[in-house]
Amino acid sequence: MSEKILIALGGNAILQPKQEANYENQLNNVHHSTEMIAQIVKKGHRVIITHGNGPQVGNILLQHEEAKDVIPPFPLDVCSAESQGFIGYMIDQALKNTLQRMGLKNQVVSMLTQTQVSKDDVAFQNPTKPIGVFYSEDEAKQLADKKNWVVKEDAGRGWRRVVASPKPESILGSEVIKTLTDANAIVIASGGGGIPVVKNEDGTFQGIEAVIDKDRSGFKLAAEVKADKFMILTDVPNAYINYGKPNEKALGAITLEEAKQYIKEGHFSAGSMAPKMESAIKFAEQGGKSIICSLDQAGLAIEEKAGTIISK
Ligand SMILES: Nc1ncnc2c1ncn2[C@@H]1O[C@H](COP(=O)(O)OP(=O)(O)O)[C@@H](O)[C@H]1O
Ligand SMILES: NC(=O)OP(=O)(O)O
Repeated sequence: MSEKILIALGGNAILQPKQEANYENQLNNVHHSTEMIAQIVKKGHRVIITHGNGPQVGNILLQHEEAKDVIPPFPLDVCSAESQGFIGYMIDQALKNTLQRMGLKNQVVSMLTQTQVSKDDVAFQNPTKPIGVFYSEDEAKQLADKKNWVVKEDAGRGWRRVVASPKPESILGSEVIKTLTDANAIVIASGGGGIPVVKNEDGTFQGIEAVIDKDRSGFKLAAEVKADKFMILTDVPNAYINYGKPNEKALGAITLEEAKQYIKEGHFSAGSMAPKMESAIKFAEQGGKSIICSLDQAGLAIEEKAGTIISK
């Protein structure tokens, strides 16, 4: 049966923490990701792709800041647009090439997407979204003093700069994304959670400096395009309870109630697995099926033979 599937590609699918952030590495990783996505397209499903941008938007911001004596730096929402542009370009090109090699004729289009947030979101008072490269604790604290950054430890992987991450309220242009997907095009949209914008009282929009969580926006987009499945592809095969402990256990097919109970018990780290589980739960609450799995098991997980699967 052909289904409409929103695929959220994790940051690791584009750049792994220990890799140099050059263009070739990112393009190679994206090529591998598109091979996995093409397996799903080949099964006849309609696909919408969203992606992370944490490392990339942080690096772009740093490039702007480092060049400030020569060229005035751009605000963070514009850096987000830049990251969406270049990652969308890589995925679009890699996927077109992969589909062509496989003899598949789907059109691929990458849409620069804005996501509406509230300027009153409490997230603006408490930055939590890690961006850019990893530092040692000492380095990060020195940079925080020198450059007025907020830095935090990121899920046991090192220290990073953090920025505000407001909740997405709606994905601008999601009707067009739905129309294109329903016409069997593969749409890359809402990358990096979408460019954060706020709506003014007169109805106009303007950018705001933040980075939205792509899994939270992924849920919004999945709901707005009426997807059947919301698939979060990351670098672990499942969500786990007691993660990293001797009694760790991979979660397979679970109910909404079980998922909510595990969240309550604090099994998932903020800023990594917690937003994935929360977004997966919200989608399942609306009657859809959510899947969290590794990139390499995407083909199996779509047949419900791998990954963590949450449904009503
Ligand atoms: N309970 C958990 N189960 C699985 N992974 C977890 C859990 N808690 C934290 N994690 C971490 O979440 C990471 C995936 O989240 P993240 O790095 O944000 O992914 P991505 O960039 O692919 O979206 C895993 O590499 C793992 O270290
Ligand atoms: N915007 C966002 O959530 O990016 P990452 O998934 O790369 O952190």
